[in-house]
Amino acid sequence: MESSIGATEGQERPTLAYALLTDLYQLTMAQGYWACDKLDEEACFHMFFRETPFKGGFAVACGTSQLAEMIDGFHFSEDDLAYLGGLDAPGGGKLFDPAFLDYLRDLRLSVDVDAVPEGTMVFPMEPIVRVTGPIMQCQLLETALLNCVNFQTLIATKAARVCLAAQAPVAEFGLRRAQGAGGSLWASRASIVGGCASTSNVMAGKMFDLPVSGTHAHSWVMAFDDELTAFREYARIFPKNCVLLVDTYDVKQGIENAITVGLEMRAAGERLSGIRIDSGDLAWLARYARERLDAAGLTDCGIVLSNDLDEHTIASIRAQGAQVSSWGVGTKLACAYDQPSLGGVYKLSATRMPGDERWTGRLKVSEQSAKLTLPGVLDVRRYVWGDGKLAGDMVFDVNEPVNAEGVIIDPADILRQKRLGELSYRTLLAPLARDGASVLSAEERSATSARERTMAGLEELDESQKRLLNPHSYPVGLEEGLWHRRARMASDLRGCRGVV
Ligand SMILES: Nc1ncnc2c1ncn2[C@@H]1O[C@H](COP(=O)(O)OP(=O)(O)OP(=O)(O)O)[C@@H](O)[C@H]1O
Ligand SMILES: O=P(O)(O)OC[C@H]1O[C@H](OP(=O)(O)OP(=O)(O)O)[C@H](O)[C@@H]1O
Ligand SMILES: O=C(O)c1cccnc1
Repeated sequence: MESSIGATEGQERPTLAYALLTDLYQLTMAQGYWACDKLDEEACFHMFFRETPFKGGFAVACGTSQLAEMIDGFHFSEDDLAYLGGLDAPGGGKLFDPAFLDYLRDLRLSVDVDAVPEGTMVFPMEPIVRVTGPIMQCQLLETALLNCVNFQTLIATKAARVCLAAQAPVAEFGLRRAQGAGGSLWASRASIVGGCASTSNVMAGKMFDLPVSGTHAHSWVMAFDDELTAFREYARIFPKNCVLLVDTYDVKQGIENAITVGLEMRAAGERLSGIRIDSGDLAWLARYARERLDAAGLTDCGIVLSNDLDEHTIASIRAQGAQVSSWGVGTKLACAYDQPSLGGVYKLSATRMPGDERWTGRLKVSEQSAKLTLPGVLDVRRYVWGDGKLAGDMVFDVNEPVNAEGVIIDPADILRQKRLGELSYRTLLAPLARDGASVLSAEERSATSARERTMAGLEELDESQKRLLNPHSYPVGLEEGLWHRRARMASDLRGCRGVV
């Protein structure tokens, strides 16, 4: 089935050709590599970010399931090639050489991709995705890879923050305000990965096998002559799924009407699941509603709150003593309202000539040491204390020895060091694609399985790393030898003395 928005999980395989989901310069560079005989030169790129989003202490990796689909769906269709063939060069003539377009027609990816599984806690300056293979192919994947991993990691992280604050099920309600159809679908999926219990987005539910849920809108109440009739009708039609929205006209009266219907449902052997409050002072109204519901004997009727919520308003409302059974969170989650983008980058870090065994580390040096890239073919060791909490992460070169004491050094500050050698560790990057084809199982692509990893990952963090305000930063360092190799390379490239 041809899809214009995204691809599906499960049996339906993607047929969307993702090759043109790229910046033009990737394709012109590709023609350059083809023209100067670099097709057999290999490269290693890493994707990483430099700062955790939302001034938080962690991020939740997400987006690699879509990346796997992009890799499997990567090819240039005849239509794509005709489009590229028609592009004019600004100075005259055609932009692309027809012989290069013929080459693209038969191009099949042969890259290897390794990535942290979705739902893994990730931190600044550590590789989340590693791509190795012919340099031109690595380059052709850059833009689409960043597009899906940056966006979905951002939303999954926001969802995790909202869910940590809520400490009760959160339904994602963002579709109507999300960034277009495609953005909404992946935002809904990422929200589930980050910890949401359900989404209101039905297409995302079908495509990604996500739990869906919903209540009703104010228009339902307004469509009847009075609120009580509207509530009774809703309860009659959906006795097993009845949450009544009580703030269309007057919240206090709405609560009384809901109580009337709740008692009628009870008499008929049914249960009013909850009421939803969507305006006003949500903490005060939730406390008031709880008292009234309890006084009427409807102690099993829950309270759902919604209206422009995020992790901060939720934390505040809970601190004011509201007992909330679930939350509906839309705009500020699906649009990552306070930080609309994660600044993840994809940097060349090693190259290898045809026939060579060894990789040569590559480094980009800019004016600030904080912007130095990471040379080598890298992975991450995650060290764990005896009590199961995380101790710190070591970024290391897989082709170099790791110092026996497990010393890590902050990438930007040689004075910040840790010794982790005594502790047990696990390695984070796992195969995502081999020889240009995804190797992820259905379970590894599942959003709900990723949500379990998110829950387990959050358990491993210290409370101080999860707090909303000024969280403690999690230690990530370069393996000692890697730190010094990088410093020497930077000095050599800039002709400086000493270390950076
Ligand atoms: N007790 C509370 N503590 C902190 N924030 C709250 C509390 N009650 C509501 N809020 C938040 O305050 C904001 C109130 O916004 P606003 O004034 O637009 O709501 P409203 O009065 O219900 O109007 P509207 O009907 O337009 O939504 C929302 O973001 C809401 O989540
Ligand atoms: O507030 P959000 O977190 O985005 O959650 C989704 C909102 O969408 C609906 O109302 P909508 O905003 O469409 O209209 P209303 O505010 O007039 O009810 C719903 O009642 C929520 O308030
Ligand atoms: O089901 C709901 O209550 C809902 C869905 C989308 C947006 N606002 C509310």
